[in-house]
Amino acid sequence: MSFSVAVAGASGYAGGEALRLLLGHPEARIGTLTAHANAGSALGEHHPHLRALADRVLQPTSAETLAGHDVVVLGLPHGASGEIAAQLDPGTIVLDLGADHRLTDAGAWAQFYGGDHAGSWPYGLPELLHAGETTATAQRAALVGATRIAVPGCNVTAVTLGLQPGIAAGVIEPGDLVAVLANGYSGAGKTLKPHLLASEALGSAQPYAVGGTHRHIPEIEQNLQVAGAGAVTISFTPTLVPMARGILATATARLVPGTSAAAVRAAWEAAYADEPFVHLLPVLPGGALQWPTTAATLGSNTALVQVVVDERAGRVVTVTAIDNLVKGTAGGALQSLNLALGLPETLGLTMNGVSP
Ligand SMILES: NC(=O)C1=CN([C@@H]2O[C@H](COP(=O)(O)OP(=O)(O)OC[C@H]3O[C@@H](n4cnc5c(N)ncnc54)[C@H](OP(=O)(O)O)[C@@H]3O)[C@@H](O)[C@H]2O)C=CC1
Ligand SMILES: CC(=O)N[C@@H](CCC(=O)OP(=O)(O)O)C(=O)O
Repeated sequence: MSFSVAVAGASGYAGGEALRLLLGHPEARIGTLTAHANAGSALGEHHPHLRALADRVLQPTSAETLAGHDVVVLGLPHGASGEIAAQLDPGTIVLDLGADHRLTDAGAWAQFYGGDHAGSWPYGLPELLHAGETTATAQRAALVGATRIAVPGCNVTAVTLGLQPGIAAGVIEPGDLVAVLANGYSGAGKTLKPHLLASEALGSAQPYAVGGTHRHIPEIEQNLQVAGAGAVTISFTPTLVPMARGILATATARLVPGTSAAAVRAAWEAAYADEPFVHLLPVLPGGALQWPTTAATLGSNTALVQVVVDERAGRVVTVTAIDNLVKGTAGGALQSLNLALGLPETLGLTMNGVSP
């Protein structure tokens, strides 16, 4: 079942990665590509790695230029995607890579983003566990046939996948979660920002959005609330580290007293045993754990997860690695699109990365 697809924000990082993956999808026919200030220029100026589309000229972003496609991917700043989405044909499948349609709570939107809440769409994380599930089926069901999909934030994907098995199984306390992340620069997009100049960023690690202010906090809490029961509170701190892509999320939680380390591991094993793209790394011969690295995920739609009990501190420690532009954005979007279209979920996506 072939489909035509337009990409808005094609000159950006997220739009460019969506195009790279769509070029490898057997059913995708790539139609209109749009930009904002860069409309009128060739895609090859912005993404010289996308050889097959190098001569395509970027159109202005409007409901008119995006009309007439089966699928529209919006890789736009938040606010811009909500505005354009409201003007698109209800029958077109629209994937919003931005934040506008992720949150169900308008109050949380107002607090963390400000401005009008565009409303919430089916949430594009097929692996999201719902309370009572050991493997994710309800979220997949919500995506089948969907015509509007809110693609998760990249940090949110990493932290949710790391912690949700423990919440769903009731082996960690949802009210005392802590996450610290190492983030590659591409997560910040292509817009020039002084703190991302090579002279500021190379050879340095920088925290940002410290102290409960990051916009992904309510989205993580929303997901983990779906996965379990009771109020979820997370302390979340991202740090920029000198790499182009990748997120390494270390998240910890208080162990429910009396829970064994075996029960903890069993919860994560059960959640991810059948997942094509979320892999719990093994216990190596001799008993040591294999730990996720960002390098092992680059270019792939894979999330690598590991979990261990810190008996001394009474906490569970999880580490998750993803490529922010693939599983964290464009790959997750394509996975959800496959479900929406009734195609095999893994079509056009790879679990194999590029390393070194
Ligand atoms: N980078 C990442 O890892 C992730 C990004 N996302 C989300 O994807 C979206 C795009 O991010 P990213 O690609 O990183 O950002 P970029 O800054 O790299 O790209 C932004 C794109 O949007 C266009 N654009 C900018 N302003 C407007 C506007 N007012 N109206 C219409 N188009 C506009 C730009 O066009 P032009 O070049 O002409 O200015 C460009 O094509 C954001 O919502 C982001 O939060 C989500 C998860 C991860
Ligand atoms: C390194 C870096 O700055 N990363 C960004 C990623 C945000 C993002 O892309 O997410 P949204 O789609 O929700 O805007 C950040 O942490 O804010």
